[in-house]
Amino acid sequence: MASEFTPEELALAQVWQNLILFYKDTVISRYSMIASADHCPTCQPDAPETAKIDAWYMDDSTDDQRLPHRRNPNEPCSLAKLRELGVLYWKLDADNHETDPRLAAIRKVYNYSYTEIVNISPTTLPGYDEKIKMFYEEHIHADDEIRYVLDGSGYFDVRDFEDRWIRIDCRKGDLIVLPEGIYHRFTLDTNNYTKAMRLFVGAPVWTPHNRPQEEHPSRSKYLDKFARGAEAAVSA
Ligand SMILES: CSCCC(=O)/C(O)=C/O
Ligand SMILES: [Fe+2]
Ligand code: NI
Repeated sequence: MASEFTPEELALAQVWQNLILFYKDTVISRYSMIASADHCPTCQPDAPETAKIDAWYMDDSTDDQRLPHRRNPNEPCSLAKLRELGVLYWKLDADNHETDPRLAAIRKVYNYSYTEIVNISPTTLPGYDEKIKMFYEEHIHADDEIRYVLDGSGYFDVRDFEDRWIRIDCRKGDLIVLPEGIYHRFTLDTNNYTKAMRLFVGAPVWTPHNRPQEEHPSRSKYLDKFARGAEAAVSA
């Protein structure tokens, strides 16, 4: 049976359909996510003024990576500074993570649909030596890195815009988000034990892209989003 529409009308209908799908997938879903995050007071990351987080600029020693590597005298790094780098932080109730309404709300508004738990210690992590080495290679990811320490402790190191290492002491109850494209690494401390929840939007991709990654789209996206603001503040 011949179509009652001309080829031009069918092509036009296809264009409209694609436009509507694009609008639905990008504009509506993006803005409904932002709106719900904005309207969820309990989901807000901890405020720099009140958060109890310990972070510091690292020394240049090549001693055991699991040592604190503080400078002498210590040079602390504030959560406000970490925020400028795009790092988010919450202190949550790790003992009750399975029923914690705050974690549930954060997962909902940020769409962290996937979770798994890793036990990092010499006796519990398969391929321990290789994984520990891989975690400590400076790298980026093509997605945010979202980690919630349920027990034990460890260090996440992030680079600032002057290429200095900042060490973040992550302990039980700390939920941290490292933005897509930030150079970072992870190590256990001398307690040799971290139990962490790894969260992800959708199906997880853990691939690390080791430095240098200056041409990687996620690196450019990161610099556009965060470094430009820092440059503007310096030149103002
Ligand atoms: C504390 S979770 C283990 C470290 C990890 O998953 C990672 O991606 C480090 O960069
Ligand atoms: Fe990573
Ligand atoms: Ni990482």
